[in-house]
Formats: sequence, C-alpha cells, structure tokens
Amino acid sequence: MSGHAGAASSLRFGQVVIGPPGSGKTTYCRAMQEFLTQLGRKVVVVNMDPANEGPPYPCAVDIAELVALDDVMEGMKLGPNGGLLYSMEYVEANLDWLENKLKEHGDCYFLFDCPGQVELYTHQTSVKNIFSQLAKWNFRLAAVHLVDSHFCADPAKFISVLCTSLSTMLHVELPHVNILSKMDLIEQYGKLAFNLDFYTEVMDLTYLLDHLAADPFFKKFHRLNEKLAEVIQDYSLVSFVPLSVKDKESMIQVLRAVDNANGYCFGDLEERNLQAMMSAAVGADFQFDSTLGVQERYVETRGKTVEEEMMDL
Ligand SMILES: Nc1nc2c(ncn2[C@@H]2O[C@H](COP(=O)(O)OP(=O)(O)OP(=O)(O)O)[C@@H](O)[C@H]2O)c(=O)[nH]1
Repeated sequence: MSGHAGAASSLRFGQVVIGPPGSGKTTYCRAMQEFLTQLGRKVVVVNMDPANEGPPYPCAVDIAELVALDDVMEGMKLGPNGGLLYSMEYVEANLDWLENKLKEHGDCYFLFDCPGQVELYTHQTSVKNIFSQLAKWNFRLAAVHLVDSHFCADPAKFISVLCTSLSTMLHVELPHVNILSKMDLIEQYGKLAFNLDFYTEVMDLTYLLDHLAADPFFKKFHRLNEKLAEVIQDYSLVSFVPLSVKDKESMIQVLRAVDNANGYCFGDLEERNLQAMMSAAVGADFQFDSTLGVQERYVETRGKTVEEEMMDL
C-alpha cells in the first residue's frame, strides 16, 4: 500500500477529539501524538479548548492565544458554560486566524483537542461550522468521540451515553469513531452485567432494559428507557472501540478505526515501524487485538453472557 502524501498532497488528514469533560481527550491527544510519531507520521496537535491552559503536549496551534475562557468570563460577565459557548462563536467569527495558523503546518497529520462541553456537539452550531470549514480547507477529519468506560457498569448511565453519542454523531456530521476510554478503569465503580462486546457492539438493548427493570428505582422509567433504546436501535449507528492509552494494542485498534473513517492510508514505512514496535512489545507473531483480548486484560471477572443473564430473570 502506498503512502497518502504523494497521492493527494493538498489533502490534510486528522482527528477532531471530542467528548464530555474528563473523558480523556487531552491525554488521548498526547498519547496518540507520541504513538503516531513513533510510527513515522508527522503530527501536530491543535488546542481548540479556550479553557485548556498549558496543555501537556507540544502544541502547534493554541486557540487560547485567540480567545481565553478566563478573559471572556471576566469581560462578558459570563459563567464557564456561557463563556465557552461565546468563545467558540468567537472562533467561528475569526476563522481566518485559524486558517493562517494551520497553513504554517502544511502536510502534517492533525489532532484537534476540542472542549468538553456536551451542548457544543449536540445543540450549538459553532463547532460544527468550524469542522465544516476545515473540510473546505481540504482537511479529511474523523470525529473521535471519547466516553468514560466506567459508565458501562451502570445500565441507566450507559443508555444516557448512547443517547449523547448518537446525538453527537447526527449533529457533528463527520465520519465518527466512538471510543470507550480508560478501559483499565472500566470496573472501578462496579462490575459489568454483560460481556464487553455487548457494550462495544451495542447489541440487543432489551437485555439491558430487563436488567434495569430488576432495580425497583428504575421500574417506573421502564417505558421511557424502552423508547430511548428503540431510537438508538432504529438508527443503528452507535458502536464503540475500547481504549486504554497505555495499551499499545488498543491504540492500534483505535488508529485502524480512525484511518478507515477518514480515509488515511498506511504507508509501507509506517506498516514496518508498526510491526517492529509491536513485535518488541508483545512478541513477533502479534495479531491486532480484538474486544475479547481487551476484555481479558481489563474486566476482572467475565460478565455473564446474555443467555446466563436471562436465565436469572
Ligand atoms: N487510567 C487511565 N486514566 C486516564 C486515561 N485517559 C485519561 N485518563 C485520566 O483521566 C483524567 C482526565 O483526562 P483528560 O485528558 O484531562 O480529560 P479531558 O477530556 O481532556 O478533560 P477536559 O479538558 O476537562 O474536558 C486524567 O486524570 C487522565 O490522567 C486512561 O486510558 N487510563
């Protein structure tokens, strides 16, 4: 397979990294930048979060130089949420600044570290308009949407995560990869009721609803949850790739999914670097990992199968 650069030099590939506050976006950008650099990809990270002061990665473009959240809150007498909405509208109104900054980095692979406020991706249009302008400047981007994996351990929260993910996918209108982040902490707040692939593949949600109905508190919300599950399943768009940033095999899974989504082609050199890196890490005959492998590493005791769960009901 040949590299992408020669074939389409004016195209610039990359990822917009989105997700709720604390889901791991900045950590992901740093880890992905290091990982891709090892593979030989020339990567730059763009901080798109006006509240992100001094990000922990070498930052090629920093939106806080254009608009800083603290200044907006003070000057406009706004709280943090209103301030962030205003800041992104300000960026949208000053896109020539961003265009000039990005031009300085020509033919690189771009990681955009975006703010975490959920309504930016489900309601407000500024961020979506910024993304569509990036496409007009020949960026081929995938949205990488991180959500904390420990929500899987709580069926009600998982349904809410599914709703947010679906809503974000429909609103942002980019090729989309949903990630369950912090897999190493997935069972930090409770055990999973089902195998991991039930959550990553978003299998038949009626099992989740039945599991939820066993909790007296949620009994009265059964019909609401049923309708929400119906919407999610009717669209049939949401699925997840599991990730722990310290786990190279799960980083490869994510990278494969993202490259598929935005159309980036692995070059030969990159493929060789990947083989060398992974054979040093896990032995020469490594294979790209599956969800089952991730489950074995991070889910302490295997959850019940759907069939076992139904036997209990
Ligand atoms: N154990 C573990 N911790 C992680 C992982 N990814 C992120 N974290 C931790 O999660 C916390 C939040 O990560 P950030 O990268 O700051 O999250 P963010 O989404 O950028 O947060 P905001 O900028 O507030 O929106 C930090 O303490 C990270 O160290 C992971 O894969 N495993």
